[in-house]
Amino acid sequence: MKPKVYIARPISKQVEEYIGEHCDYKKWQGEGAIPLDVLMEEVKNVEGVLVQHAPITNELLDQAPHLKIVSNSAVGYDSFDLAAMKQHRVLGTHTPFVLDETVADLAMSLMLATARRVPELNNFVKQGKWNTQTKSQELFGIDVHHTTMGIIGMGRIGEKIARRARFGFEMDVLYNSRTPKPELEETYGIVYSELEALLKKSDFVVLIVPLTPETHHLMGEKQFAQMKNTAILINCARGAVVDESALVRALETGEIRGAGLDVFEQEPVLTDNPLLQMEQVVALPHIGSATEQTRAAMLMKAAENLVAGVTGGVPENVVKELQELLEE
Ligand SMILES: NC(=O)c1ccc[n+]([C@@H]2O[C@H](COP(=O)([O-])OP(=O)(O)OC[C@H]3O[C@@H](n4cnc5c(N)ncnc54)[C@H](O)[C@@H]3O)[C@@H](O)[C@H]2O)c1
Ligand SMILES: O=C(O)[C@H](O)CO
Repeated sequence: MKPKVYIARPISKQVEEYIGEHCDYKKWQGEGAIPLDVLMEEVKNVEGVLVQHAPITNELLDQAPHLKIVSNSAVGYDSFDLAAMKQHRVLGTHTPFVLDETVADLAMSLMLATARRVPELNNFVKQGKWNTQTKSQELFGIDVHHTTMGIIGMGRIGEKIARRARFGFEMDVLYNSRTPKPELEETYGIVYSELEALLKKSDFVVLIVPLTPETHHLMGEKQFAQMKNTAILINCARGAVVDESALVRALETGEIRGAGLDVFEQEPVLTDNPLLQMEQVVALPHIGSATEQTRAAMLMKAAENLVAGVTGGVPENVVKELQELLEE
């Protein structure tokens, strides 16, 4: 008998066929994200579940006595209650590497869009506001090339962003991360910096750290005060890495110039969020990895991890905090 699994997000035909070869599966057929009460019900009798960002809580795990693996079709896994998963001996996997270049491309797009005011000026033209009276200075942005980028989080994606900035835009690149990587300085001239110095020197501050208790509100009032008044914040990590109220104040008072945000503390972002009313903010709906090619690769990787986890194999991408479960 094939192991039972539940697929809690839409998947392609190819991925569905692959899972179907190895598992007896049921899938979420509704619109948008699966409601938590539905997921809670569906996990009761399965050995594996494929999700994207759905919170894996102690309460959910209590309902799922047969569950062996939660395969997350995303690289970030702040949605996992790691302690509860350890306690329930449930493996958690994610999808590293396959999205690095795509997310790095998006970080650069956000930086360019914010610095050169692309969405704002696109609206300006389309709304018929460009006319013979338009003063050219009204359309000015700021340069990106030959400026300084400070990257917070020099992991898989951070490194791809750094290389784009250094070699594509000839920027000076500083970074702050838990573990300095001296080889980056030797090979590419990408320089480790303490956080405060990085914030003081950077024209663009890019966030690409995991959301953890240590990085929650890493950027708050104090950090915005340390940034240049002309600097732009780019957040491609998770919304809660930034204290959004402090960001609103920093933008209102001109403490920083602008922000390019792919992620928000509350998603989908609420329409009354003041950030959405600000011209100097470029806002995107969490699309860092959202290209056809990359999402297909992520889903296939998530499916392979899922199948391995329920068929006695060793999933390739068990998150580091749960790897000890493989040894038991
Ligand atoms: N916007 C999106 O769609 C999108 C897409 C992919 C990833 N992400 C986010 O980006 C994160 C990073 O992805 P990755 O694959 O590069 O991960 P990674 O694990 O390869 O790199 C993370 C880096 O952050 C550093 N770090 C951790 N805690 C830190 C701290 N307190 N201070 C400074 N640095 C710290 C680590 O040392 C590591 O170098 C993911 O966890 C996810 O949340 C968002
Ligand atoms: O963590 C991730 O992979 C992104 O947020 C995309 O889902």
